[in-house]
Amino acid sequence: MLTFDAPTLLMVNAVFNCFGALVWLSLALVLRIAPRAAGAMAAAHLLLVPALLPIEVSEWSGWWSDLLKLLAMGLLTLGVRQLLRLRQTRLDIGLVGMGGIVVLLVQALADHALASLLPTAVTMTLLALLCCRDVLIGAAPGFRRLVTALMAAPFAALALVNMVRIAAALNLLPGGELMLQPRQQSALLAGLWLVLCLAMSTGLIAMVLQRLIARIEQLTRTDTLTGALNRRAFQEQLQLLQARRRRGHAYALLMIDVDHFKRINDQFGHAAGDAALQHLVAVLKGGIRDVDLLGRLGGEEFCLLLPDTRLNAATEVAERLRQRLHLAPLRWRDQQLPMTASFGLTTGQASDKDGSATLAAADAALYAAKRGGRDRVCIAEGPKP
Ligand SMILES: Nc1nc2c(ncn2[C@@H]2O[C@H](COP(=O)(O)OP(=O)(O)OP(=O)(O)O)[C@@H](O)[C@H]2O)c(=O)[nH]1
Repeated sequence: MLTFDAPTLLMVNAVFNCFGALVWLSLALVLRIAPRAAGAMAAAHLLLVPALLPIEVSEWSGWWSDLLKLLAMGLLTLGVRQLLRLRQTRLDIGLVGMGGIVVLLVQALADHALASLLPTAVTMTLLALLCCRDVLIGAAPGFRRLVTALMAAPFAALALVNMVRIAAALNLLPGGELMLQPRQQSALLAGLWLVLCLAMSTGLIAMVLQRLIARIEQLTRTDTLTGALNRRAFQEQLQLLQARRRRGHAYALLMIDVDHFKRINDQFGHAAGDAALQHLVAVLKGGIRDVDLLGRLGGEEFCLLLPDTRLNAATEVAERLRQRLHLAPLRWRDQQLPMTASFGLTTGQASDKDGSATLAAADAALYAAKRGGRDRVCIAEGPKP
C-alpha cells in the first residue's frame, strides 16, 4: 500500500530536484538555452537535495539545511529574473538573500531557540514575492493573463506558507504549531513543499518553452539579413489589413526597390550589397511608426504597409522616406556610397479579395517610377485620396 509519510514525500522531492537539475543543466550546457538562467536553476535544484534527504532530524533540521534552502531560493529568484530578461537590478535579490543568510548565521552562532525559522521564513517570503512580481510583469506577451497568473501562483503560495509560519512562530496563529514542525516529521509540510516545487518548476519550464516558441516563430517570420518581415509573414499581414479594409479601415501599400542595386554588388562585392540592404531597412525603419509593417519580398524589393493611412498621408510618408535615403549614403569601409530607391504607392481597395490586386497596383507604380528615372515616388493609377 502507498504511504505518503514525510520521509517518502521528501525523498520523492529529492529525486525530482535531481531530475530538475539535470534538465536545467542540459538546457544550459547542451541546448544552450538561456544558459545563465538555466545554470542558476540547476544549482538551486541541487542545493535543495541535501535538505530533503532523510538524515537524522537533529542533525539536519537546523540552520544549515535552512542556509541551503535560502541559497537555493536566492538562485531561483535570480534565475527567474534572467529567464524573463528583466532589465532590473539584482541588488534587491542580493540584499534580501544575504540579509537573511547573515541573520540566520548570527542566530545560529548564538544558539537561539527557533534559530533559523524566522530569518528563513522572512527571507523566503520576500524572495518568493519578488519572483511572483517578476513573473507577473515579465511573462511574455504571448501568455494569456490566466496562464501568467497560474505561473505566478506557486510563488505567491510559497510566500503565503512562509507568512503563516512566521505568524505561527510569533504565536499569532492559534494551532499554528502544525506549520512549525520539522519537514521530516510533517507529512503536511513535506507534501506542501513537494507540490510547490513541482508547480514552480512546471511554470518555469513553460516559460522556457514559450521563449523557444517565440524565437522559432520570429525566425520563421523574419528575413535573416535585414530583420524585416519575410514574404510569407508580409502576405499574412497584407491579408489581415485587406480584411479590415472591407470593414472600412483604410491602408496604404508602398513598394520599394533599390536603384541600380546590381552595381553595388558588382563594384563593391556581395557583402557591400548586403550592407546596403541592411542600411535601407535601418533608414526606412527610422522613418515609420511602430504599427507600420516592413517586409522583404525578395532581392532588393521591399514593401511597406501603412495601416489606417489614406493616400495623402501615405504620399508624404513615401516622399519623406525617399528623401531620407537620398540624404543618407551607405558607409562602406572608408567610402560613402550614394543610395536611392524608387517607390510605388497605392491604397487598399475594398474590391480586392486578398490584397493581390493592391500588390500588383503598387508594383505597376514602382515600375513607372523606375521608367520615370528612379529615385521618385509614383502613385498607382486609380486610387484617389
Ligand atoms: N548582396 C545581395 N544581393 C542580392 C540579394 N538579393 C538579390 N541580390 C541582387 O540584386 C540584384 C538585383 O538587380 P536588378 O534586378 O537588375 O536591379 P537593379 O540593379 O537594382 O536595377 P533597377 O532595379 O532597375 O534599378 C541582382 O544582382 C541580385 O543578385 C541579397 O540578399 N544580397
